[in-house]
Amino acid sequence: MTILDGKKVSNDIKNEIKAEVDKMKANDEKVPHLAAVIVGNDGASLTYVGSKVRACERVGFESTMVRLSSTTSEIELLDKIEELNENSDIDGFIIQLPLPRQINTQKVLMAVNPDKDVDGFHPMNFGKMALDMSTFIPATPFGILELLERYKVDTDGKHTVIIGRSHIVGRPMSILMGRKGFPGNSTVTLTHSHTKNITQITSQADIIISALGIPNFLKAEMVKDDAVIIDVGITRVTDDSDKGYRITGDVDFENVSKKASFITPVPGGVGPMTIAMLLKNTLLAREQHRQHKR
Ligand SMILES: NC(=O)C1=CN([C@@H]2O[C@H](COP(=O)(O)OP(=O)(O)OC[C@H]3O[C@@H](n4cnc5c(N)ncnc54)[C@H](OP(=O)(O)O)[C@@H]3O)[C@@H](O)[C@H]2O)C=CC1
Ligand SMILES: Nc1nc(=O)c2c([nH]1)NC[C@@H]1CN(c3ccc(C(=O)N[C@@H](CCC(=O)O)C(=O)O)cc3)C=[N+]21
Repeated sequence: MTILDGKKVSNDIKNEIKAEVDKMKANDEKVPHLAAVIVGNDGASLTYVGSKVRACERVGFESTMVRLSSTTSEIELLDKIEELNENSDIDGFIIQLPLPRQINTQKVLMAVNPDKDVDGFHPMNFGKMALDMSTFIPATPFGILELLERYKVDTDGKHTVIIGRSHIVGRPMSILMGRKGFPGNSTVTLTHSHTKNITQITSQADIIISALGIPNFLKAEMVKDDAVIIDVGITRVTDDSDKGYRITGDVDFENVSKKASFITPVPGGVGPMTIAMLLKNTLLAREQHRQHKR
């Protein structure tokens, strides 16, 4: 069994990005600038955005965190997005999800300039992804592809079962694993809360990508020998540590890892990869931005 070490691979990627940024600096070029908008005071969301900002510092990017109150109206958020769209210093930005109830998420995501949409959530970019056109690939799915690629996990002709159909993980993952090429060429089954006999489906999977957010959902009995297990889930459970919580994935790691050929841990698996790939998309946005200005 091999652990897919997202912590290590994400550090490698950050070092590669830092080397690019160092070159930019040596040539007196502008470095990439990422902005993150966060609405409200959700603890987990603030932690993620905090890690994104720290990761920017680590690779030499500029970063801006825009904090708006939980009572922000849709119009106020749309105004902020317009400002970020027009600010030529900003190469890319993300709107941290979920948004408060009074705000229509789809409307907000459509307001982001597709050229700055480093999350890849704008319908234009999502459509391009589905049509194999070059675009920003959502960071979590992108991170999973990168992990599979760097560990040379064979996906060709394999049966990939995805659990969860969210717009940010499950749905794009189902498209990407079925695309031509590597990592892809999989036969994909997308499952969700209406799926019947899920154990019967997961038991036939060569690759399982679990993105639902229920601790210990995926148990050893649901997995065949030598399966590849990707655990996207992140759930905070309270404990008596200093932080007062620990995070756990969707997979019963202790037992499933005994059967798996490859498996991602939580923490230290998909989470750090997500952040590294957001940086990668921001670097890409900077390069495209520079070329368009010439
Ligand atoms: N590591 C990382 O970088 C990231 C981690 N996450 C984590 O991944 C998890 C999923 O998040 P997200 O993708 O946003 O998904 P959502 O929370 O939006 O959706 C969960 C999905 O799971 C499905 N589901 C719920 N219960 C079951 C069940 N019993 N059987 C099968 N499917 C079920 C739902 O089905 P239905 O559609 O029918 O409701 C839905 O499609 C969370 O823990 C989140 O914190 C998310 C993003 C990035
Ligand atoms: N617009 C938008 N884009 C996102 O990419 C996005 C989002 N909204 N909303 C929430 C989800 C969640 N997400 C995570 C990113 C990193 C870790 C991560 O770094 N996890 C660490 C541990 C973190 C901890 O200790 O809490 C790990 O797994 O090792 C987790 C989850 C991005 N998301």
